[in-house]
Amino acid sequence: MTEIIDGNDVAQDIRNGLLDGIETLTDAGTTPCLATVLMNDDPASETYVSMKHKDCEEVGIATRDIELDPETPAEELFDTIDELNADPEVHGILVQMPLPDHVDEREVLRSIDPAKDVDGFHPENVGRLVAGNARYKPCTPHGVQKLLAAADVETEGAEAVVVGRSNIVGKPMANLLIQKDEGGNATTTVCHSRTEDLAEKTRAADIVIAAAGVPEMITGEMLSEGTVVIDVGINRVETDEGSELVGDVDYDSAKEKASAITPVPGGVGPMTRAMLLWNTVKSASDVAEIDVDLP
Ligand SMILES: Nc1nc2c(c(=O)[nH]1)N[C@@H](CN(C=O)c1ccc(C(=O)N[C@@H](CCC(=O)O)C(=O)O)cc1)CN2
Repeated sequence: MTEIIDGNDVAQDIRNGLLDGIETLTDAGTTPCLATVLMNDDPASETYVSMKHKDCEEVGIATRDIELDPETPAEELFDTIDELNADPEVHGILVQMPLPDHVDEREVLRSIDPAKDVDGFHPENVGRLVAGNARYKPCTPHGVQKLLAAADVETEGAEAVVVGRSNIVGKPMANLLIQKDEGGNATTTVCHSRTEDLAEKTRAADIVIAAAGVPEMITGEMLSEGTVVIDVGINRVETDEGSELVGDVDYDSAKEKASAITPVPGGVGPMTRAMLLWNTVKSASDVAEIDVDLP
């Protein structure tokens, strides 16, 4: 029987687990606060940002909601980030990706105060993660670790295959899987568009994490019986019945082989949002110098 790992349930548990900490911090005068900056008119990005605000509201995290027209000169975005960096009431800053072509993404990530970089994308935070001393684990890979733990999947000694090498998911995911920590200690292979025989690698895996951004590319015949399959892909595709969300995994055929699998939607996506709240509470707790339990 294949276990369907329900990301909405696990994300709800994470949000519930943050409540006491948020209350403690708020009572002590430090209400955790997340600022989002949206500078594109992609409807999916608008949905993700509004869901993040709704999640914050549910648990008592304050928010700032900044929307900039995609044509806005880059300088204005940097001024906005500078203001948020300097604002003592803001603990987390998230600039929603992607950014318009005229804005240099790397420069934007570098301009965010690393202590408020709740995405974990600033080079200082990337370096700390790689060195095994993470301040903020990037939300999607951290969420995948929590999903694996919730499904009692042992990573230690497992053969893990990450398909995709993005800075947001593939690379940090692989780094977390090789750390000498809980949720790590996996023998990890990173595959990508130049990997010669992808199916050979995925068939040898105990855990496959699909994050290539290619709709339904991982099929059941690329998996061995009993593999744990985590689908990070969120692709909107057109069908005869209209548009629908599909992952990077061909769910129906993969489910036949997997011992556990995440659906799309309702798998990794809600965890990305939950771990953003987690990082925001961590940031507020660091600022207030009050230790709170994080789930
Ligand atoms: N600054 C960032 N930008 C982006 C990130 C990120 O981590 N930081 N990741 C992705 C998108 N993303 C976060 O913003 C994200 C994607 C999907 C979901 C989600 O909840 N998905 C739902 C379905 C939602 C829907 O109905 O469309 C699900 O999978 O169930 C949350 C966040 C790129 N940009």
